Amino acid sequence: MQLFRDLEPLSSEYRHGALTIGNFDGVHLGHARIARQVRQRADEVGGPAVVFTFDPHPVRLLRPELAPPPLTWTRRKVELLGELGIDAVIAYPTTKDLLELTPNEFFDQIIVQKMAAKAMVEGPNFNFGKNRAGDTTTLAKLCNENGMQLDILAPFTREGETEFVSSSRIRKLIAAGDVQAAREMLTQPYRMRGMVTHGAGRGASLGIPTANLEAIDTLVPEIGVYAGIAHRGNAIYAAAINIGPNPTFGEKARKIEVHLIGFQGSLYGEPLEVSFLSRLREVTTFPDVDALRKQLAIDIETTKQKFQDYQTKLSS
Ligand SMILES: Cc1cc2nc3c(=O)[nH]c(=O)nc-3n(C[C@H](O)[C@H](O)[C@H](O)COP(=O)(O)O)c2cc1C
Ligand SMILES: Nc1ncnc2c1ncn2[C@@H]1O[C@H](COP(=O)(O)OP(=O)(O)O)[C@@H](O)[C@H]1O
Repeated sequence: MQLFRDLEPLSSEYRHGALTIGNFDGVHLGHARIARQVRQRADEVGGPAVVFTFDPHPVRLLRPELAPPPLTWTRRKVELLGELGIDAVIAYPTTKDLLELTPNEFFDQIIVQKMAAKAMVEGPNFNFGKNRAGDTTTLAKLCNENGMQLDILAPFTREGETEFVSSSRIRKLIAAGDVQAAREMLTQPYRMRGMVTHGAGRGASLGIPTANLEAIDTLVPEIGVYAGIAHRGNAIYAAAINIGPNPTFGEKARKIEVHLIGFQGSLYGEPLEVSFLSRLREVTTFPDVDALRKQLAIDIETTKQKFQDYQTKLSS
């Protein structure tokens, strides 16, 4: 899997392939279906399977006040799309000039000249070019004129549901703490990353050290206690996560704390990634430290169980 940040020029290995353009935030089940179709069309035309995405999302440039926090950072998106069979992601720097291109100009300059795409795959709500003026009808006409194949896939809806799977729907679930429902719509559990910083130094004396995460660049789930997975390089640990204040100690600031079950050592200054499996409970004010410690022991046991269930499900 390759990540490109420009097209100047795109090596021929990544031209003449099947292409999809989109944000792919979160990489959910709808995105997975598009990616699989791109893979199939790429094989048919004997070229690469390529995703073109704007980085940052155009809304961040045009209407920053409306831009929701993203679900995935670019490298993570690349990993997830790679697992779906995509060969290259172009995370193209969004500029005002680029957003000024009309649909015809965008199609001609980027899709035809730079990428030489032979096939395209999109969802029904695809828009492109200045003011999002181009839609799937415009795209169909342009693909047809250029001898390119085009698939417009129906929006992906899960069995028994009417509302289709979307990044904004998943964002709402995570913001409300329902990481489990979000997980069921994503290709992998929701993941965040941060840098481990110093906290109040109480964790170790409680017998439960917690890595405090800062510099989070994606959406943070609702305040609460969660079961999840910590990813430290290639190693993974079941992780009990606290998002919120420490009311038992009168601390009001929201912190993101991760206890890596079975880990010993220092994590200070390191990057750490955390995936969310399920929400366990609300953050509570305990009458004393002993009561908190007892609850933490229960949280850790529940977390181990959720982690094991997840591993079992993965391997079945
Ligand atoms: C899984 C988990 C659940 C927690 N739940 C609570 C809670 O409900 N109430 C609370 O006051 N603190 C809770 N804590 C936070 C502890 O108070 C905190 O880890 C401790 O004060 C250490 O803070 P420090 O890292 O700044 O030293 C929880 C911590 C973890 C890891
Ligand atoms: N199993 C573990 N989970 C999380 N952090 C751990 C673990 N074992 C050791 N540590 C280290 O201990 C630190 C947390 O200890 P703690 O007493 O809670 O201090 P602080 O308040 O500075 O976070 C972490 O940042 C990490 O470097």
